[in-house]
Amino acid sequence: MSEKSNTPEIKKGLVGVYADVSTISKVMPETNSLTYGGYAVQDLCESCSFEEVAYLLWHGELPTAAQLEAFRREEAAQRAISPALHRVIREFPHDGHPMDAIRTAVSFMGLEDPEAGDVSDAAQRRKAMRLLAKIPTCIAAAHRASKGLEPIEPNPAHSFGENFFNLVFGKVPQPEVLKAFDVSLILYAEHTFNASTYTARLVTSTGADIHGAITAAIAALKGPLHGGANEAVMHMLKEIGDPKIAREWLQSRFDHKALVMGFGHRVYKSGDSRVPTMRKYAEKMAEVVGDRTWMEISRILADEMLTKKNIHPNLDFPAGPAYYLMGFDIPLFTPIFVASRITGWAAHVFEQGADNRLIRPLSWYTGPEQRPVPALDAR
Ligand SMILES: CC(=O)SCCNC(=O)CCNC(=O)[C@H](O)C(C)(C)COP(=O)(O)OP(=O)(O)OC[C@H]1O[C@@H](n2cnc3c(N)ncnc32)[C@H](O)[C@@H]1OP(=O)(O)O
Ligand SMILES: O=C([O-])CC(=O)C(=O)O
Repeated sequence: MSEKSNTPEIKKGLVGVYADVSTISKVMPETNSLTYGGYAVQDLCESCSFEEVAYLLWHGELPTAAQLEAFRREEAAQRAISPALHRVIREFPHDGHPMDAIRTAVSFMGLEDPEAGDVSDAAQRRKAMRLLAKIPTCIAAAHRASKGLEPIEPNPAHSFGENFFNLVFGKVPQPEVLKAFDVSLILYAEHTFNASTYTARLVTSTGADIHGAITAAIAALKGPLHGGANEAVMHMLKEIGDPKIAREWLQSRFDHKALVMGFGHRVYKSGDSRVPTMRKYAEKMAEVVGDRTWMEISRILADEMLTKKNIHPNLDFPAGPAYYLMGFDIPLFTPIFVASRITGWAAHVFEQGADNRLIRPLSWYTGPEQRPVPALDAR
């Protein structure tokens, strides 16, 4: 309490508040590092597939070869979506944002789920696997429908990454592109109590099921201050268009005190642990495509932001151009984040469910004092 006003200390934006314990991942801003289950994320990127990391997040340990094989088989077997959901997706407004489409599709899958209403840990885990498997099918079907194209059937022989490309484009790219995509999925998979993950935990804390938690998490991720920034970054790079005018463009943002998308972070203040790895793979994509424009503009913006504002890029900054160079349309960037972050969100749903207490903070009232209700004709 402050003595003067009696007002308790308000932690606006919950800045610096530890809301619970967690064993899933650890962000260490003092060393710009991040671990999942104790493993450095950059090591996981170099040594593991996205499926291995998904298993780690859900089980706390990396899988053995047999466990990985079983996990892969289970995910691959559940990729198909119902004819009813295909019909619903075809009816979506074609100019809607794919994040709204995937949010609605996940909500619809909650209605259809064979274990709807069962929030036991075992049921939540089976539902999470169904979501992991089906989300790419929904994203790609909605995307293709918006372009007047028929959906592509998932191929169970494909890895998670191969499947995503095949569902969107009808083909699987060269190994360098697949590796860069897999790395992006690993980097996006989990990040402690960020806004969307905390949303999922909050919904779970009421006893609601995982489809509700993930629907709400997708809504939170869409915002431009959170996951939506990867799309905003690419719009910004395209608006600049030419490295020669990048400095001048940035100065005009400073003059207008405007946000520069893909920069800043609530927890990391001296560099996002994931940026060097994602940048390395974005550079590889620029080499593969033979176009360094976006990486060159990015380099100038990052240098200027650091020199003039002491603000570092976050993961969305290199991920945006990486996805663009892989050939994805910009509105698919945040849905790709969903296809990855479902793993982290689900891990937090399991953890919250295992030791639950309803999340319900307090608000300090600053509105009018109590007063009588005037009659309608007296207002
Ligand atoms: C995967 C992810 O979700 S990563 C985040 C993706 N989001 C973005 O890239 C959007 C742009 N960034 C931002 O809006 C912010 O940096 C956030 C939302 C990520 C973090 O916000 P906060 O922790 O509240 O940072 P805060 O607002 O306190 O920033 C400190 C100062 O840096 C400035 N700042 C922070 N980020 C930026 C930015 N991207 N561009 C310009 N100035 C910025 C703020 O204006 C503030 O300045 P002030 O002290 O003069 O008011
Ligand atoms: O941690 C955050 O606040 C945002 C973020 O980087 C993420 O969710 O990956």
